Amino acid sequence: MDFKDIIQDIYKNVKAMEDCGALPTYIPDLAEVDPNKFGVHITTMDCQNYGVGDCYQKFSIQSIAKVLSLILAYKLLGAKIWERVDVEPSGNAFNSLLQLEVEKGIPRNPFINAGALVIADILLSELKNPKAEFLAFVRDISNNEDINYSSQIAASEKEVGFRNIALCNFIKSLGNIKNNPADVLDLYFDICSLEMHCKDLSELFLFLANNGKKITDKTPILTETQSKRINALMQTCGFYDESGEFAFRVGLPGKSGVGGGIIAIYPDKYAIAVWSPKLNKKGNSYKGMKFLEEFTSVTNLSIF
Ligand SMILES: NC(=O)CC[C@H](N)C(=O)O
Repeated sequence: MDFKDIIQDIYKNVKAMEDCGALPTYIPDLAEVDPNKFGVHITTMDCQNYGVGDCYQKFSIQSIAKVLSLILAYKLLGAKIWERVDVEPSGNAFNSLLQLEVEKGIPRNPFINAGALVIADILLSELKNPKAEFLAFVRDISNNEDINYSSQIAASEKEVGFRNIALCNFIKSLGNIKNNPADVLDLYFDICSLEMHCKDLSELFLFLANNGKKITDKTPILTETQSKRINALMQTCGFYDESGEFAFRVGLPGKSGVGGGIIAIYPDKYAIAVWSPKLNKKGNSYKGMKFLEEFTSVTNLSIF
């Protein structure tokens, strides 16, 4: 299927729609982003690489990076990782503290903030220089040296990250954070501050459509089983308490971030990235979800 015309048409329609979302205000620098930015980029297994709009402008990928930190921790610890973090949808907001007390500090899944903090703690324990090694890992997956953290965004979030500070200390008190909470939070904020554009994202994530192997030289990043499990988690937990809605409307494994980005994967076929900064009430890109809903409906390419 040639995606170019389809993407152009849907892009035009969705761009013209009213945007019922709002910029996130709890991270001061994200509230300064131009709300009208809108980009889409697809990379396919049959080598199509096509984008429209602001698809070459970098943005803060925020929680999309939680997939990458999980993958690195999974490579380092293997299945033991599931002793520290569960694999169930939370049905609660991404930054909720609610379930932790009853569930004794084991976060519901690695994509809510509580889970991603435990993953950051694992990276801190397992790596000598976690910040540099995580970045090198991300660059290596996509053969792209032009991926960096934003120290400005990380500092902006750190200044007001009271909920994450509370979460991290609470999990520490329950015994599931092994390192100093301040160090875990520093690494977590850096991970969330990664910047990429839609083309970077769709190229990087294509390995999850390829059973966990790099497209270029077929090096395994993950085993086939591990890759299947990451896609399953993206499907069931990638959009927090809107994961059911995303499966219902779009029907692909995916992950969102409060920077307004979404990555979605169709195994064996493609990875597609969308960026539109205004978010719906659940913290997912309003137009990003609209675009992907149209895209999988028009192409009839969803996994269901
Ligand atoms: N959903 C998100 O993208 C949240 C990530 C953000 N850094 C936070 O911790 O709140």
